[in-house]
Amino acid sequence: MNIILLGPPGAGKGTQARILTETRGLVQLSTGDMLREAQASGTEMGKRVAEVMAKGELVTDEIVIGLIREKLAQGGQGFIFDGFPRTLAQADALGRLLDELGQGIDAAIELRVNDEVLVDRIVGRAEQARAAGQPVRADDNAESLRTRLMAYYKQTSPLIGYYHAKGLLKAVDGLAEIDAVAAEIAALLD
Ligand SMILES: Nc1ncnc2c1ncn2[C@@H]1O[C@H](COP(=O)(O)OP(=O)(O)O)[C@@H](O)[C@H]1O
Repeated sequence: MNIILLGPPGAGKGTQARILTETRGLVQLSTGDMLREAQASGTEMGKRVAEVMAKGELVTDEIVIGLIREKLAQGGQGFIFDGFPRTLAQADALGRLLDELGQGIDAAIELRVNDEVLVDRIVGRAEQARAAGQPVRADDNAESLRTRLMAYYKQTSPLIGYYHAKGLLKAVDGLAEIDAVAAEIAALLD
């Protein structure tokens, strides 16, 4: 089973993706995590994307599609795509890559939330990390957050119509408690 999680930054994609890895044995593919790893390991690509990410803009399709292609080439099946695709070009590329492997997408789950909650969640996440002496993401500040939200509405939200047209879209209430959201997703997938 291959599942896509859609929703703006702070909607809870990462949290629900982790739950799905535990409950269904799916492998989480988070392009955000892959890009942060590349940054931390100081690769050429990591250095190039650091600035773009800190601003809250999207990294080029070429780079993220390349990262996903590499992961899929390593084999296995049953993926949960978290933060990918984020543009129509990425969605088309994912469809083709899975097609080549004789696989498909089973569902695109949209986590529905409103912007005020997102800002509170992300600012809260940064404050918690700071208080615990943990590193704070360079893009968890008010200005980058505005850019991230804008990128979502402009570039990623068209994917809702894209997957709806394919009959794959399912929406859940992302404002509910974590366990309730997980239960709603589980019910949709069964
Ligand atoms: N599929 C993608 N396409 C382009 N850029 C991406 C993609 N995934 C992640 N990024 C980059 O990484 C940043 C962080 O993404 P992510 O960890 O998914 O966090 P969030 O969903 O909270 O914004 C994005 O703002 C963007 O710069």
